[in-house]
Amino acid sequence: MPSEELLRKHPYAEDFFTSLGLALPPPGESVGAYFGRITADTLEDLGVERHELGERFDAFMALLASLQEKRTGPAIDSITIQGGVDKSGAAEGFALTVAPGEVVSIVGPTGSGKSRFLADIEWMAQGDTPTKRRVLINGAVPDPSRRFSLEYKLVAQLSQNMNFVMDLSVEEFIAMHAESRMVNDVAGITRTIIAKANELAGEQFSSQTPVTALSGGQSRALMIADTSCLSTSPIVLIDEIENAGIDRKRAVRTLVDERKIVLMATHDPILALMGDRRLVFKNGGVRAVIATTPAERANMAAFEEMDARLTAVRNALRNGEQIDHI
Ligand SMILES: Nc1ncnc2c1ncn2[C@@H]1O[C@H](COP(=O)(O)OP(=O)(O)OP(=O)(O)O)[C@@H](O)[C@H]1O
Repeated sequence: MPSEELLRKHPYAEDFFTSLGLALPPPGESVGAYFGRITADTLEDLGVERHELGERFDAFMALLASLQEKRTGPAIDSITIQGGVDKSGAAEGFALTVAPGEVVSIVGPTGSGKSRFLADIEWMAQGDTPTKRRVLINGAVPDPSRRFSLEYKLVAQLSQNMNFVMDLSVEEFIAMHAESRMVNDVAGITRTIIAKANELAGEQFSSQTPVTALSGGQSRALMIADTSCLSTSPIVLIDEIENAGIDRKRAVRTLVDERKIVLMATHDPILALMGDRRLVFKNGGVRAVIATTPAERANMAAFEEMDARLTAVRNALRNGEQIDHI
């Protein structure tokens, strides 16, 4: 049920009270108290019984809740991946449950099955992919209508390549998306997304930059900011954001702050250690599930320092400088 606070902000709320012949309840007053102090004379003028007001209000709140549910789907408390078989047919023998706000890293050599694992989740595999894995939502097999729903997706995927084919400015592109999501303050959310994307992108861009002119890093930054603010998908899959010209750590944090479930295939040690747990892949199967230890986390500072030094060298090379001292 939406709270009364949410209700007040809802564009239909005023229409509802107007339809009863009433103004919106004053801020801070509960709807029950508001209805309670309507005089018998007013009720007579309006032609309603006092109890009817409450009933109509309950029906209206239920309608809002069902509209909300249609748009976002029921809340997700967890996703569980049950192991299947590796490329040789050997059982993986693991089950992993991940909650909102958690990050799971996916590591392993090239060709070991990381992308396949993400694809299984995107597809909500039910033993019907080569890996025979199964994916549960809130501990149960997802409803087939959810699995294949186009209206809202359980899973948003951020991949290495972003290609825009439309001739729109960044602002028009994001505003179009916000409108399709029926958000109330399209201009406000558009500004927020562009600002967030610029925090993530190595190079700044403006709201008027055409999307087709964005660099790879800028478009990924825009997609991450857009996913964190506008996507209703509770699960975000990331296939390698290293070398993407964006602040990788901040990008992941942006998603965690929005309570997304983040599963991220990566070869980047800093990103891998950002995960609460990491899945180690070999020969198409999960070989180990390792919880990141406090000692590993403590090493992050050292890795970040190394990373910053390498980035400085990379930038110096790009700028045509000589690398004769380190
Ligand atoms: N358990 C499995 N059973 C059968 N085939 C599998 C299995 N796991 C992965 N594969 C297949 O193996 C190939 C390589 O896997 P994948 O592309 O997922 O590797 P990767 O770890 O993402 O590699 P890279 O790091 O190079 O992107 C793919 O064709 C994939 O479909």
